Amino acid sequence: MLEARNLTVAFDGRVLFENLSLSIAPGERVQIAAPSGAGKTTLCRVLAGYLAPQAGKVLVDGAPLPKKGPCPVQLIGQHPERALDPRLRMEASLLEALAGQGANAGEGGHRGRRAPKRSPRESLSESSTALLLEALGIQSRWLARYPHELSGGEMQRFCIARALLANPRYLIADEISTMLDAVTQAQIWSVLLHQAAQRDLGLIFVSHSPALASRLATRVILL
Ligand SMILES: Nc1ncnc2c1ncn2[C@@H]1O[C@H](COP(=O)(O)OP(=O)(O)OP(=O)(O)O)[C@@H](O)[C@H]1O
Repeated sequence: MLEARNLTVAFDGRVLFENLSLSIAPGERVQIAAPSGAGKTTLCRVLAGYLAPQAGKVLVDGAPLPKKGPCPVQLIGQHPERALDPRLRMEASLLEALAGQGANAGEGGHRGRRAPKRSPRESLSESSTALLLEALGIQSRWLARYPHELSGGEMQRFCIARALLANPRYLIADEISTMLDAVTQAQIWSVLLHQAAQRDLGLIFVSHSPALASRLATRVILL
């Protein structure tokens, strides 16, 4: 169970939420809904351990999020260009997530870390990983590129792959498909739904698309 207990977050004296508690079970697909500026992204960042709340805590099965190593709550955000290390080729970026080096591989997990010294290149061709990359439409020729040599949608596919390769228990998707065309959006969400079901992941998502939300959500949390 992913639990937020009595969270309080304020910026510049403005309280975004106070004493907010929620829990999400494995297998649930929960939409976080609120007007623009109400704090959806902030809540996602707190749940994934990126932002410490002024009060309250985030627990997975009763334990705080680990300070080191892969985080069981992976966040994929709306800005893949901010999440990927510009110094790493995409192959190294994926290997880093596979090696469990990313505290949070999906969103900005690169901070302060280096590429793995020895690349277990073959691990990317392991069948489950290769199938995941293929399902996400990641082309093998992209692996040698740096993030700036990819489109936003292509980068986002890598962010999703990284988050899943980090083997999360909970996946947070914060408006991840706004920059994608309808066909790519459908492809990516079908992969995410399949992976979530297969791994019994808890999925938390923010979307401004009512059609997507009604298709995905098993529950809605109104902030
Ligand atoms: N680091 C920060 N410092 C100061 N204010 C911040 C910070 N991060 C977010 N805010 C403010 O907190 C509020 C909530 O921001 P947040 O991005 O969480 O909203 P949101 O609900 O995701 O909005 P949107 O739907 O527009 O993406 C906004 O008013 C924003 O300006």
